[in-house]
Amino acid sequence: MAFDGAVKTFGRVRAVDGVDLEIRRGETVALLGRNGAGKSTTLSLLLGLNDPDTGTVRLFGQAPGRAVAAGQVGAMLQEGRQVPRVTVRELVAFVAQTYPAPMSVDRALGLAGIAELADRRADRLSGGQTQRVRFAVALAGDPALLVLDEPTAALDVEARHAFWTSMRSYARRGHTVLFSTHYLEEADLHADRIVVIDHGRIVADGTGEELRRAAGGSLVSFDLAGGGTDGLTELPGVLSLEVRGDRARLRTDDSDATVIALASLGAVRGLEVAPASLDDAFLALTSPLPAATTATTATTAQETF
Ligand SMILES: Nc1ncnc2c1ncn2[C@@H]1O[C@H](COP(=O)(O)OP(=O)(O)OP(=O)(O)O)[C@@H](O)[C@H]1O
Repeated sequence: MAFDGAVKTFGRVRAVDGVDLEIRRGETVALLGRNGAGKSTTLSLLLGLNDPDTGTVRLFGQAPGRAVAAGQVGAMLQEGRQVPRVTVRELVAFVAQTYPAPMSVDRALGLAGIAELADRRADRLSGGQTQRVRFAVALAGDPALLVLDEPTAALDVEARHAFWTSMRSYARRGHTVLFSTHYLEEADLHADRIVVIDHGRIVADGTGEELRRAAGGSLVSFDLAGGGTDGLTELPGVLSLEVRGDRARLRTDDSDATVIALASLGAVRGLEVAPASLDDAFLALTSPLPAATTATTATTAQETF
């Protein structure tokens, strides 16, 4: 499937702002971004629920609506209207029979881990149970492409684990999976490829390892101990500076040179050097959050001076 210069605006908001993206058959791709980054809108373009203002979106070589109508796609979106009075089994069976080659209802229920809910009314379930029913509905048609919008949002730890196990076994059978998430670890653990979206634009595309590398080597942090931050960004290797309370964090692509320069300034109190994590990569790639909510990263100190 391919996005070519796709733009989607809502009034003055450019929710999708010129996206070029190609996903090959059999890939499992995570669309990673903060709240409001444009993930759901991107997925809605892919599913033909919205048309791009400009640019094109093709799914299996055709307009998205046609691929969906042909039963090539199963989707689990953030919200769906509850269908009153039907049981879970009836709901999944109903969806399955709209596809040309569905899987058995029992298999869909089993994969979604809700066999025991089969005879319960679909509109009288908890949030997490409802989410798993949506997963069964997405799987029911045995689609070539599974599109999952924040699939684990309401799931507890156990259900989350079961969900990923099912998803991966589905992906291993050659299916293509595209899921959106704001959980970095989920993207890193469960996707072959991570596409980072920010303000409607793709700002990175690669494996977790590639993103870590692209974000730049290491983090050097130390106590300012009342000293200022003047000149820190000019030190050798330094890519960026972040100050939290009395602690400065320098992102650097040459930690040795940065540490030597800091030592010559006498700025060594509580000095730590740690490799950039995927969190750091993500934070470096996307726009900063307001100071009060800046995400913190637990870095493990490799060297402490
Ligand atoms: N129907 C709509 N009408 C107006 N604005 C919209 C609409 N849908 C999305 N937006 C706006 O477009 C931007 C992208 O929204 P989108 O839902 O695609 O983000 P997201 O990455 O999925 O966010 P989240 O993680 O919070 O679900 C946001 O600023 C959002 O407010």
